[in-house]
Amino acid sequence: MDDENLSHPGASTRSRLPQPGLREMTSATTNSRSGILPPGSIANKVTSVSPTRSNAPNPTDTKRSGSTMRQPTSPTKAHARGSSYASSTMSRSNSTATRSIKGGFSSTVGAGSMRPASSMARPASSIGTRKLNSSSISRPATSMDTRMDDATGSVLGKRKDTTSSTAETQIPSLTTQLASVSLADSGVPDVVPCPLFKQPPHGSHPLHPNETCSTRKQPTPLFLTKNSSVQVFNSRIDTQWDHELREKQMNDMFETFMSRMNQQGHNSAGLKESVDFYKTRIDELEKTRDAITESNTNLRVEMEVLKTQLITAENSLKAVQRDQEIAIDDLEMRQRIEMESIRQDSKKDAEALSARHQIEMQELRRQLENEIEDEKAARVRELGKMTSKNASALQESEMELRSKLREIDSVSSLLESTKAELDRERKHTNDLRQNLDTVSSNSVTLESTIRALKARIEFLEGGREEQSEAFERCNQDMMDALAETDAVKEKLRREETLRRKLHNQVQELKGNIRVFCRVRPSLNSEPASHIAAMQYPDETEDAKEINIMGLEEKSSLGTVSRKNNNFSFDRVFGPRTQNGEVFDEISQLVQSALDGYNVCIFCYGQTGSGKTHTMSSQDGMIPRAVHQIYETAQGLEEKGWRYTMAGNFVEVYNENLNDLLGNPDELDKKKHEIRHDMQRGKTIITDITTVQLDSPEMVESILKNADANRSVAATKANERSSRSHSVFILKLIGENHITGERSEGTLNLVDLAGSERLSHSGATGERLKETQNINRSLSSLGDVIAALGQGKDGGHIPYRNSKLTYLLQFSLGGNSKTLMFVMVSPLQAHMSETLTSLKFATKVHNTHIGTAKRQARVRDT
Ligand SMILES: Nc1ncnc2c1ncn2[C@@H]1O[C@H](COP(=O)(O)OP(=O)(O)OP(=O)(O)O)[C@@H](O)[C@H]1O
Repeated sequence: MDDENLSHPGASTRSRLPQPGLREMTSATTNSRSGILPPGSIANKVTSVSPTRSNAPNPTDTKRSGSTMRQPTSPTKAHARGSSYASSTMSRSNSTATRSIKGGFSSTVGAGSMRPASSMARPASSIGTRKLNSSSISRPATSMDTRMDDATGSVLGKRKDTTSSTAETQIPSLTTQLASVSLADSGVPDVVPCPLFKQPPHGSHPLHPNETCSTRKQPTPLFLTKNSSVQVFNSRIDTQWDHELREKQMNDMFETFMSRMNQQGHNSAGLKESVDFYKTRIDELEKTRDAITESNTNLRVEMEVLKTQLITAENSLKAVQRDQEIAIDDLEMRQRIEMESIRQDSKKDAEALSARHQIEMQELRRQLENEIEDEKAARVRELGKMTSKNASALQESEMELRSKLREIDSVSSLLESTKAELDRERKHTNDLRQNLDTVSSNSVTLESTIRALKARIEFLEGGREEQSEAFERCNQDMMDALAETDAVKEKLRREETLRRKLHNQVQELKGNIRVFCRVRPSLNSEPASHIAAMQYPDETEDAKEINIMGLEEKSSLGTVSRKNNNFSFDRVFGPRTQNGEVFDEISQLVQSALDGYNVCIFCYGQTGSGKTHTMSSQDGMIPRAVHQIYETAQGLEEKGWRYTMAGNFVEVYNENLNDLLGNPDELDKKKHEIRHDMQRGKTIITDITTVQLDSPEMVESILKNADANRSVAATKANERSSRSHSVFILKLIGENHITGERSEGTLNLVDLAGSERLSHSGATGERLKETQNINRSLSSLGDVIAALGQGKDGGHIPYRNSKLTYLLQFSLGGNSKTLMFVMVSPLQAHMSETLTSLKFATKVHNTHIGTAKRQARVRDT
């Protein structure tokens, strides 16, 4: 063999290929896929073998190949072993080949014996090359994938079919392939020693005598084919005939051929083993298929059983359902019957009950009717009695009313007579004064007379008797004059007491709560167009009415009209009224305070309506009252009265009491408490500055101080005077050293905070607090007055609802005289607030407060 053949890639490829084939087979044992693969791939490879690959390996090559491959160690390497059998079974093949030779050359080289030998060689190469072609491997994998994807019985069946069909088709295909392989493919060398071919074929060079077949390279290989080899042989016989040489050559050739045949035999044995192996695999696969078929059948049977069970279960379920439906129907039927019977029973019961109820009702109705009749009769009797009683009570009331009217008439007449008497008394007093003057002048005269008499005594020392008589007469005259003076003084005191009594009677008749209305004039800064129309219908007479004219309104008919708001009070002061005139009206109340009454005068009205001007301006009520008190007190001194006056000026701000005469820095900080002495009817404020008013000028300084304090506070909280109530408290204590009488009166002059309707909306913080407190205290004042107006003895008066009413507890109500000034701004813009104020004042005006009591007592001596 030449080196070229030894190094032929085909040989080495073949020797290597069983390894992948082994792997394939290994996987085939675990994966039935491999049972299908090899035959198909072999078939493919056999058909795809190129004629150029016909340089089959020589025996040496085959041996080499076999030596490299004979390591089959396990049944899983059966494929590799199959190809290695070519060498391992060499001796057996030889015997087979020998047997074939004995059958004659023609039979040996004939189609029947030659074909298997060459065919046997093919699978070895086919197996070797098959592994190079990856596509041949992938096909079974695809078919296996298909099998693996479908694990159902049908797929299994399909697989089985495929397997069996593949196995069936592969074997004949292999046989066919083996049969169709040419001798050239079986590995017959290209160079053939040609003792028989002394004569070259037609067109070739004749063989040189020294030239051997082995040394001569034929331009084209001579193939001993079925059709051509005998012709060539015959032709060569004709041209060259040398028996010995030919025999030798023939023997050589025969030996060569035999070795080739042996080789082919080996290959054939390998192939047979492969076939056996595949058959075994097919058997295994068939067994597997049978097992699968069996399991499939079992599964089908199971499925059938399950289906049957399912159908049975469904049937039983249906039966149960049917039974249940029947049971439900029965139950419903029974329930309906029961319901019907219950309904019937209950209907009967209800009928019986209603019948019983009706009887009971009738009985009850009868009873009730009887009772009602009895009650009615009793009530009628009672009503008769009540009517008669009422008639008598009415009669009595009428009589009482008449007597009261008579009393009033008599009081009026008494008042008139008292007034007349007062006038007479005044006149008498004047007379007495004149008498007193006369007596005084008489006494002066008497004194001069005494002096004259003394001189005369001196002169008449000689005539003593005469002188002493004259002296006695003079003395008697003097004593008479003094007695007369005492009598006149006593009468004067009695008259003063009577005057007080009459004065307070007059005040009481005027009412213990009076309301004055005052309209302030328009200011220079206020144009006339801004001034509301107001009328004073009885200005020249009683001056008690005020008519607030509304804005002009045009009706749909075109008539212009104005809404009139008429109000009537104890006195109405128009804008032209001066403080002096106003004070004249209240001076009587100041006198009452001196006489021992609690008097409260307060100004109520919106901001800018003139409260402060009326109350505490320089000629306001406070200074005038104090002046009047001084004058009166001085006048009363000669009647035995000595008065002490103490003043406090406080402010109620945010329900806190502030001392307006104290330290301004302590405003809103220092706490003052109000305490009431219920027995003595006195109010005490703790830690308050009390100023003894020794002179009228003191009042002015007090007012200045208070104003200064308030203005200091006003820098902290805006418009302080409008947002707080100020109360000037004047305590008047009078003692009559002659009669021993003592009186304690209080005059409260109150300037209230602005009464304008204060809305909580929009107000926040301090402003909201102020607003709430002002609203609360003003409504409390109204509540107290309303409660006082109800006049129930011992009825609850809500003084404690605000600091202001609590402070004025003893100056509002039964033991006091109250005067309210309702202040009116003339501005049209303030009209709404003006009307609200006037309505409030009307309520107060309609309130009747009980008789005031004088706090006077006779001093214990
Ligand atoms: N009768 C009057 N004659 C002349 N001027 C008056 C009269 N009444 C009030 N005024 C003037 O009107 C203005 C507002 O009056 P005043 O300050 O007394 O109102 P007020 O209601 O007390 O206000 P506030 O409550 O804010 O203190 C003042 O300038 C005052 O001088």
